Amino acid sequence: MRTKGDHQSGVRNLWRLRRYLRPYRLQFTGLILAALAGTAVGIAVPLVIRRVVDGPIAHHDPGGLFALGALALLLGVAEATLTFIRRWSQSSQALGMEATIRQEIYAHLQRLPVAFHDRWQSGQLLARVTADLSVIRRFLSFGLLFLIVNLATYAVVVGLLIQLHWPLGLLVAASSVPLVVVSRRFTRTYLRTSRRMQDEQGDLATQVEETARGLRTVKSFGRQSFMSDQFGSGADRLRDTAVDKGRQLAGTSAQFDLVPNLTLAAVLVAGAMEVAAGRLTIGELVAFVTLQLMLIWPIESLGWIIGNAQEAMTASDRIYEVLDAPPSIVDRPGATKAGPVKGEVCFDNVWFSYPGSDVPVLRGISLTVRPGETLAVVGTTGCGKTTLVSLVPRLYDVTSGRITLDGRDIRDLRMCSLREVVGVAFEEPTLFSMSVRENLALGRTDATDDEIHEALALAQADFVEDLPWGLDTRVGEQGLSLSGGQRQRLALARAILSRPRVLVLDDPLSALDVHTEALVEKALAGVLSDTTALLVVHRPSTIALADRVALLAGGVIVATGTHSELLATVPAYRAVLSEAAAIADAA
Ligand SMILES: Nc1ncnc2c1ncn2[C@@H]1O[C@H](COP(=O)(O)OP(=O)(O)OP(=O)(O)O)[C@@H](O)[C@H]1O
Repeated sequence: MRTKGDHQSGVRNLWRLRRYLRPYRLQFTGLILAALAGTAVGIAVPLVIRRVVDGPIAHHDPGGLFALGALALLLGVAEATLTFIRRWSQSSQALGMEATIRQEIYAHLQRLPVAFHDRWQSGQLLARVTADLSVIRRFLSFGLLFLIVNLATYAVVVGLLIQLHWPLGLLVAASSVPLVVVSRRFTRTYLRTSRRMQDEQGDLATQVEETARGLRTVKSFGRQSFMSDQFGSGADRLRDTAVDKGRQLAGTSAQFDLVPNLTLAAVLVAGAMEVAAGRLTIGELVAFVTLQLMLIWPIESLGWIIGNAQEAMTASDRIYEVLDAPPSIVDRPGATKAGPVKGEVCFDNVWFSYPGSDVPVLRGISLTVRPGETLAVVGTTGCGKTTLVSLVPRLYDVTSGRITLDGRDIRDLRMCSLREVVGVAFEEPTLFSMSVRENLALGRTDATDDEIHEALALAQADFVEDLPWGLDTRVGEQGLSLSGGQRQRLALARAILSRPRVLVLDDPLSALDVHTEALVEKALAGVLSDTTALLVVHRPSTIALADRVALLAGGVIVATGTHSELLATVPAYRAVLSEAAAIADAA
């Protein structure tokens, strides 16, 4: 059930959007003034008609008709001009605001920690920066304007009607009571339906996005019809909600249509009786009815405007759910640049649980990686290796304890500085729909072509030279036009290119064949000789790169030493390696 709180939060969040309107306040004020002036001119026309009927027509005075006719013509031209000005400038500020909010959400999404993106479906985010923003734009460019203009028109016209003939005027004013009752009932259900529809749109966008990304898996398992059925039921749900929403609007609009028409009929009957009794002139009745007709559109459009406002409220709720999410991993006050770094990385009694979970994934890790040393992290699957190395570039922050770089807590370093020092390459590399060069430049924007070629050579990624446009070849979305091994090598080149003092490599060679892996390892050995490196290792062959190995089990470091020491003295290490070797052989 929709609660009063939902409505209040919708109103509050919609009101918070006013700051985006501020840069356009002059245009917006001009727009409202043009709209109000256009309406005022429209209202003046029936008053001229009254003069025409009660003056020149009643007194058979064609001379008087000419002046009033010219005035009516002038009013017509003025109204048309003002309507043109309003329509011409109506959308520009709303579009400007939409673009500003969209950019702010995008920038905020980038500031938000990885943990936020772990929890949120990408389709829900996509729907917020597209569909929800469009709803808000529609409200700001049309709904809000017409709400102001229609309410002003209603107040002025009812005031004039009361002035023309107060009993009939009060009758028209009284018709607002059922309108208020209808709108209250409408808003009670529409807000909830509108929110449901926006959420379902987000769910559907997520499904499309996930299917597009996982199409190979879907096809290879022959599960197209299963996925289509799932999508179909989501689409049906959305359709049902949209139909429900449309029907609520239709029912309410019909009631909004009925009220002014019934009032008009009552006014015509009562007005004719008043004219017959001599308490109202024909001209006054014609002016009264013509003015009253001017209320029909503002009242009829009320359903649409209220609906639009409700949608804008739920859309702004959804947008502020993202904008209000705190970027929890940010520079601490007083954080400084890393400066020249030797590269000693120390885990000091580090505990870590994923946000929203009480179960610690890492439990009291204490470990020092000396400058220039390469440490391999080995352990069974799910023991926390990726989590451990993700803490070094602060993709997540430790729950307790600390990680230091040359003795300084990494949280005391500026994020940008830390990420210049720490280079990363993950097992599942992310490439963007950009050229190879642009993808590599994410590692270092000012890299020269020579440096890029050197990094490519080190990562054994010379295949780039054979791509149709070399470095300028655009790789498809997520790098899907490349093989898994090619993507991994590009990601490795990107990490090397930034010449980091600390390199974090999470099983970056897993998709390479044995021959290429050996070549990359040979080249990497040179890079690693003077770089501190944390290497998550699954394949025993990669351990050759490491000076020392840490064995992780259940989130605890159970042994550290050289490969041969552990092999000789730690049975659990032998077990992990033989299991890994068996998996590698099977692959
Ligand atoms: N984003 C996340 N949110 C919540 N829990 C997570 C998240 N990522 C990993 N975990 C959990 O943390 C534990 C450690 O995961 P992690 O990926 O660090 O293991 P791993 O040793 O690298 O595994 P693998 O060898 O299979 O890559 C697992 O139990 C996993 O379910």
